[in-house]
Amino acid sequence: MAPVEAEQHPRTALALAAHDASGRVSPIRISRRDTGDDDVAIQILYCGICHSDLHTIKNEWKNANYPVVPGHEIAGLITEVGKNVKKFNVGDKVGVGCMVNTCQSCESCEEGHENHCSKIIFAYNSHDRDGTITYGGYSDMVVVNERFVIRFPDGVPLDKGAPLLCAGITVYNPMKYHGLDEPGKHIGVVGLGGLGHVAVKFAKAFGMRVTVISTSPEKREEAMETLGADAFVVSSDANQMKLGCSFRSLSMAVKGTMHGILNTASASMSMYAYLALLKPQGKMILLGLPEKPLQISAFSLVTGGKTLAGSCMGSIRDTQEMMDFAAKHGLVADVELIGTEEVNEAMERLAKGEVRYRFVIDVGNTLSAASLASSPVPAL
Ligand SMILES: NC(=O)C1=CN([C@@H]2O[C@H](COP(=O)(O)OP(=O)(O)OC[C@H]3O[C@@H](n4cnc5c(N)ncnc54)[C@H](OP(=O)(O)O)[C@@H]3O)[C@@H](O)[C@H]2O)C=CC1
Ligand SMILES: O=C/C=C/c1ccc(O)c(O)c1
Repeated sequence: MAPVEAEQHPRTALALAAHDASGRVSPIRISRRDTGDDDVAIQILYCGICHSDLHTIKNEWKNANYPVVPGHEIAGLITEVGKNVKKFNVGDKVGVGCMVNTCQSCESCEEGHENHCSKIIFAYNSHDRDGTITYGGYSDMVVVNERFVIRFPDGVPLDKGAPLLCAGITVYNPMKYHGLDEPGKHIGVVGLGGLGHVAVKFAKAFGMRVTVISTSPEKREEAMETLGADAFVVSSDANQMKLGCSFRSLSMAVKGTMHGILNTASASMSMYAYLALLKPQGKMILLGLPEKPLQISAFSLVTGGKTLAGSCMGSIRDTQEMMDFAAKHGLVADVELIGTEEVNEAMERLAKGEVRYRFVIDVGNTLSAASLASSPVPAL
């Protein structure tokens, strides 16, 4: 697909783009479309770094359309509204998550589950309706159809709220649709990263019993004392887990006790030991999208009549509901705020699991012509 033509889209924006699979980004000047009748223009102030950004820029999913401008946890202020826009005004605090358009006419769209539309247009690395590739939130501004914009409720700060636009809805959605939002039920959270830590927070807000299953023993204290998890199981005895036939590394006390598990691991694993944590008829919901296939034995599911399901983001309606729920419960992400110049180091740390628990780029203060004045910024 041809890159954006300056003549077609004269408005330019500053951005960080990956040009190859090195996992690194660098400043670039991109084009953004003019604000259409149904669009809003947003000054981006913060953008979270999701592990999907890293999978994509490293081309782990084999679908990168370079240059890739990642970012789908976008928070900022409306600077312009198109003439048909009804929901928003200039100055509103808003967010944009993983999708920026869908067909709006298929069964999924009509049922309000547009996150399952086969013509979904993702916030970045996706073919837009005009044939260009979408660019995400590692940028100082974006233009989005108002239907795909979320209002930040009062009390939810833009920096700590930005990760809710992807991580938040991705964990809230399966809790809501799989009955894993009921007080007293026991839920497991595999992987204490960006998704996992907000999963613990939502589950506690729903009044559930929460066990974290983690490869990182050093996260135990914080998981239990700060995030409020009730139990913490270390799964880092990697040899045992890979063999897939031993529970010596897992606490026998939690075996067969969980109504559901949200699996947020970004890497492949043998599912055997994890599925054994479920009660009969329990549900394992896959959220992580590792590069390599998972290993699973039919016996793990058939015995006990267990369900293995997947869940992909959430609808716009559910995202707004999740944000309002977060506001009501004072629920925000734990973030490490970083500058534009720290993004490459952050990507390396994210790959090693060294973040507590979401990097958020301070776009508003660190991505400007002035801040990049020392080096020339190439244009696409
Ligand atoms: N389904 C959807 O709609 C969405 C999917 N995703 C996907 O979800 C995944 C998680 O994203 P995010 O939370 O941002 O990533 P993070 O890197 O923040 O967290 C992932 C966590 O997975 C755990 N982990 C890593 N390797 C392994 C392993 N080999 N075995 C078990 N656990 C492991 C680590 O937790 P610990 O140290 O506790 O073990 C790590 O912190 C990614 O694959 C991402 O692409 C993201 C957004 C939406
Ligand atoms: O971070 C969210 C990504 C979700 C996603 C789901 C499905 C798919 O094909 C993707 O490329 C991304």
